[in-house]
Amino acid sequence: MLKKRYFSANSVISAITALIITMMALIACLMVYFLSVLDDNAMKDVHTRVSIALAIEKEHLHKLTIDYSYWDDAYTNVLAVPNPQWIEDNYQDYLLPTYNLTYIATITSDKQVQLHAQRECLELNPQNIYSSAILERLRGSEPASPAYQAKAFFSEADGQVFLVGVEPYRRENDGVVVDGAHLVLAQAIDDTYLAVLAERFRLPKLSLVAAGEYDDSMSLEGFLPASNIATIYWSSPHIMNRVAPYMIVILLAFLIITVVLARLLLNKDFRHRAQYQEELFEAATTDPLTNAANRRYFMTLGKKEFQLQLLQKHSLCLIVFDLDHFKLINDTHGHAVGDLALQHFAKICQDNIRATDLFARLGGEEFAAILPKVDQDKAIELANNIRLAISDAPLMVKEKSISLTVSIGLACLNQEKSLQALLDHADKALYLAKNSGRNVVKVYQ
Ligand SMILES: Nc1nc2c(ncn2[C@@H]2O[C@H](COP(=O)(O)OP(=O)(O)OP(=O)(O)O)[C@@H](O)[C@H]2O)c(=O)[nH]1
Repeated sequence: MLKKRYFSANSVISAITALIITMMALIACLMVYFLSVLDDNAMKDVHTRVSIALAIEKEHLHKLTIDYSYWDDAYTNVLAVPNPQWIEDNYQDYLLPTYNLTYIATITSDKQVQLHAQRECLELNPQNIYSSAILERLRGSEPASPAYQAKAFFSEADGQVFLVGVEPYRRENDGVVVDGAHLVLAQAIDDTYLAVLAERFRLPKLSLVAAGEYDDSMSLEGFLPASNIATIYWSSPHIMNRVAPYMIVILLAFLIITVVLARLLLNKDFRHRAQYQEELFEAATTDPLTNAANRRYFMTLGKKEFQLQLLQKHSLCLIVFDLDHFKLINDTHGHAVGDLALQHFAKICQDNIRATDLFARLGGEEFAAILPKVDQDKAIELANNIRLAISDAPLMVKEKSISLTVSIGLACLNQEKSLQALLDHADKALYLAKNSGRNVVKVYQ
């Protein structure tokens, strides 16, 4: 009938588990955020490097075009009296391969295109070259015009994209524009060119795609602003894509290990606490010698039981036991044997009462039992059974038989208003039992 208070750790463990999961989710969100920032920066970085690379290429071609437009020989051998051998030697065999150009042309002052040199695999014709972009460049050939200041630009010819430099022929000594004819140097933007560009500027693999909007890309604008000719596309090294699977696996593993470890440690800790608490509870409520409830616990729990049965108008009886001439046992056989006699007596009592009864040692050789829902007749029967069981089972110590008897006082709930009152009545009955020769059961009337 001893009631134990159970210590539940489940709610604490669940709260800690939820906390760990929340922390992990927070860490995952932060990592995703930082990786996306890194990816974003990497994308911007590649974009900047591609635009710098193209700006340098434009600058370079522009300068090259200016350098060769100052060539007086060119004016003489290209415009004044075309000299095929000079053109082949200087343009086809020297300028084109040396600067890895795709074609070299002249646009005369009357807007005629003379194609001087082109890469072997190409089959451009002059009309292809005369793109609107180049025409626009020529229109802006007034030195004051902003278009005149334009560096090399992108143009399209025969379905191909070119970076072209267009500059008027000038006299070498004073830089005066001669005749209005223009030198055109062009570089095809093809896979080979893009591979060399990527290698030189340490860029990711570049490819030319139709003009459009992509994440990792840059539009190639023609001479006219807002005229997209094509788009250079690349694939940025997305750290997130590479790291995310590992990150998920590591976080999950960490989460599982942390939760399992936390649960194990907490469970162990709570088991110890519960065990300790149980030991404390046992110590506070139990008589260590006989293992019966102690007086304090008997009174605490007994009061509740008394009130409950009183409220429900159930019967309840209280028995008080007192071993007869116990002092004599101590004096004759020693205190240790007296202890054994107390244990022996408690065991017989506990074997005879129900699990729902409350049995306790009130002190010394005095014991008591509360019997809920038991009427007087049943209680007298039980008391006599115990009395007889004691007298019939002497204590055996070292083959010596020590006879024990017990006097019993009994009181059943009648007019009593408290447990103490019922206990007092049972004590009075016990007093009667002692006075009437012991080893009897007396009932308080
Ligand atoms: N061995 C042992 N003796 C105890 C313990 N507690 C009390 N006693 C002894 O129990 C004896 C009780 O003696 P009394 O109160 O005179 O009662 P009695 O000798 O049983 O006499 P009646 O009750 O009148 O039959 C005392 O000698 C106490 O020292 C205990 O835990 N162990």
